[in-house]
Amino acid sequence: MRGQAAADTVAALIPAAGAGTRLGLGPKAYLSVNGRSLLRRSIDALRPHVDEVIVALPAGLSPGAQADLGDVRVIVGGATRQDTVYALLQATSACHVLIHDAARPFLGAATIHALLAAVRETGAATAALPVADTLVRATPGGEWLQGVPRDHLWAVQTPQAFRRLELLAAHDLARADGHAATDDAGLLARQGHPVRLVPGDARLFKVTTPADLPLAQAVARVWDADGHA
Ligand SMILES: Nc1ccn([C@@H]2O[C@H](COP(=O)(O)OP(=O)(O)OP(=O)(O)O)[C@@H](O)[C@H]2O)c(=O)n1
Ligand SMILES: C[C@](O)(CO)[C@H](O)COP(=O)(O)O
Repeated sequence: MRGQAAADTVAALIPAAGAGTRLGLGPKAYLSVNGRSLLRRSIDALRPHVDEVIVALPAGLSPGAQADLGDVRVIVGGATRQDTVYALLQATSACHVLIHDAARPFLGAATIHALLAAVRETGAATAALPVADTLVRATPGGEWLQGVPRDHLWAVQTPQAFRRLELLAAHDLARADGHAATDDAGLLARQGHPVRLVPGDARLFKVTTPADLPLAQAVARVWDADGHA
């Protein structure tokens, strides 16, 4: 939908169409922690703050799995995360979009509020955390090559918030150039667009490898007991 953006509306776009290769348990959106799936947790966190939620799932998922999502629109994702987000952007006419990985299930309301305020000021914002560990560039074999100063380095999370038409234009340009990016903020930054870094949360980690699953189970118990969405 490239037409005029509906005034000040916000769509939450959730890429959930990955294969879960590094976790090794198949597509991970429907994996449950403390009785609720990663995807459901992301939807529940975003739903109260936006006008619509659209989820992209892997092709071939059963209609039953889609029906479980209730009032959420479902589309089929693409071969890469970038392709999936591009498809999600075509599926809404909202003025602003909040893009959030289904694989980051612990998303607090304060982070959403901060991102929505920032995007109205700057047009692009992402949750991110200052890097706390020592950093090193290594050889392909895992030998220490050179330390990397960590001053001013942040680890980028999601959600990321944008004016939809500006992000769509950045995606179009990346596709025309054959440019692949690991996130959406990078596509706008590459064009010189300012991107505001909004302090995220350590609990917003991405469930990526097997070690992340017991961590997510433990966080989920405390998260739910604290009454978060
Ligand atoms: N073609 C793709 C690839 C990824 N994603 C989504 O992008 C988010 C971040 O991706 P990642 O953690 O890499 O998930 P997977 O791609 O599933 O994992 P892997 O790379 O290990 O296969 C996830 O919510 C994932 O579902 C997507 O919607 N479409
Ligand atoms: C978008 C993202 O979560 C920001 O950190 C990250 O780049 C996704 O990377 P992945 O390799 O697709 O998991």
